[in-house]
Amino acid sequence: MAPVVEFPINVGRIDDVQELKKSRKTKIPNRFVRDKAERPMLAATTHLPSSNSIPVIDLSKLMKGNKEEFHYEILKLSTSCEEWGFFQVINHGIDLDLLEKIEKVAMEFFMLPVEEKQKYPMAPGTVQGYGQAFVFSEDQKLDWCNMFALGLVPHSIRNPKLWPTNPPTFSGTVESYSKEIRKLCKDLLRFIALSLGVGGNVFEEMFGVSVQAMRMNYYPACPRPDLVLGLSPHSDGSALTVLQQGKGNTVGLQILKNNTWVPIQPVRNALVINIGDTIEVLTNGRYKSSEHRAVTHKEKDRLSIVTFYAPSYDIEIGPMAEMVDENNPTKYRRYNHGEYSKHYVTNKLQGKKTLDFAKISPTNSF
Ligand SMILES: COC(=O)C(/C=C/C1=C(C)CCCC1(C)C)=C/O[C@H]1C=C(C)C(=O)O1
Ligand SMILES: O=C(O)CCC(=O)C(=O)O
Ligand SMILES: [Fe+2]
Repeated sequence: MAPVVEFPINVGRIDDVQELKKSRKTKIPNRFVRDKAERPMLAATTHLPSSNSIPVIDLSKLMKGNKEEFHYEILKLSTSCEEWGFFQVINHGIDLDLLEKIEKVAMEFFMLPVEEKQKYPMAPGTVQGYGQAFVFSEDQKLDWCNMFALGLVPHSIRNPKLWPTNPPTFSGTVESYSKEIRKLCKDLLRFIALSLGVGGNVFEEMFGVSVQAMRMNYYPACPRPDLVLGLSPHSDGSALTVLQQGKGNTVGLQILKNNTWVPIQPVRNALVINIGDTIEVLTNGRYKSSEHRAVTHKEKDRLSIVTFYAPSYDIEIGPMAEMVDENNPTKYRRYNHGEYSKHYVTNKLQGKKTLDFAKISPTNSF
C-alpha cells in the first residue's frame, strides 16, 4: 500500500488553476499569493552566467564508450552529483517517439474538461490522482500547478480506479514509458555507484523491488508569475528522480545553489536527473539532494513528467560503511524506507526540512 495520512484533515477549497486561468480574472486568489520572502523574484534569477548551469552527461559514453571516454564521463558524473545534485542526460537510449507520446497523452489528459479529470481525484492527504499533493491545512499556500500522479511499481501501490480511460492510449503509454525509465534508473544507479568507488550493483541489491511512481505537473500561464510558485521548494524523497520537460517549454525548474535560484535551461531530448534524499543518506551526504522549485510564466504553459525511483518500503537504510570514516562521521541514522515515505507524503513540501527525519543533528544543514 502507498503511504497516506491517517488523521482527518481540512484542506479548504483548492481552486483548479487551469479553471482559474480560463476565468480570465487578473486578480490572483490570496491562497496562491506567496509571502514576500517566498516570491520568485524573477528578474534576479534570469541573468545568470551561462557557465552556471548543470552538467550534461552523455550516457552512451558510459554504456559503450572507450576507457578514456568512460573515465571522463564518470568523473563528470561524480562532480555533478557532488556539486549540483542534478545533471541532464543525453543519448539515454530511450526512443524519442516515446518521450513525445508521453507528453502528448499527458497534455491530452490535462486538456480534458475538469469534470472528466475529477473522476480521478487526489483525496486530501494522498499523493495519487488529479489535484494538488502535499496540502494539509486550510491556511497553507497553494502551488500554481495541476498534478496527476500514479504509483506504478510494485503493483500493490497502484489504485486502478485512478488510471484514466481517456485518452485511450494513456495507460499503455504510461506502462511503456515507465519500463524504459526504470531501466534508465537502474543504469544510472550503477554508474553512480561506480562514481563513488563502490560496486556497481550495490544500490540495486540493496533496494529490493524498487518503488516507482510518476507525477505529471501542468503549470498554466499565470498573469502574476512574480507572486506565485509553480511548485514549492523541496528535495525529492526518492533515490533518483527523472524529469522530462515538455518540448519547447520555457525555463521553469530552478535549483538552489549557494543561496541563489539557478534556472535549468532545457537541453533538447535530454532528461533531467536529480539525486534524492535516499542517496544523500546512503552516501552520508557526499551526494546531496538539492532543493528545487518551479516558477510560472506570464504567457506560456509548462509541462513536466516526473518519475520517482526509490527503495522498496521494507528495506532499512543508513549511510554505507564505505562512506563513513574519522573525517566523515555518520550524519544520518538508520531507518526503514517505508517510514520515511510516510513521513515525506504526510508533510508539506518545505525545502530540505523533511530530511531532518534522518539527521543525527537535525539543525545542521551540512
Ligand atoms: C514530490 O514528490 C512526490 O510527489 C513523491 C510521491 C511519490 C509517490 C506516489 C506518487 C505514489 C506512490 C507512493 C510514492 C510516495 C512513491 C515523491 O516520491 C518520493 C518520496 C519518497 C519518500 C519516495 O520514496 O519517493
Ligand atoms: O516541474 C518541475 O520542473 C519540477 C518538478 C518537481 O520537482 C517534482 O515534481 O518533484
Ligand atoms: Fe522535485
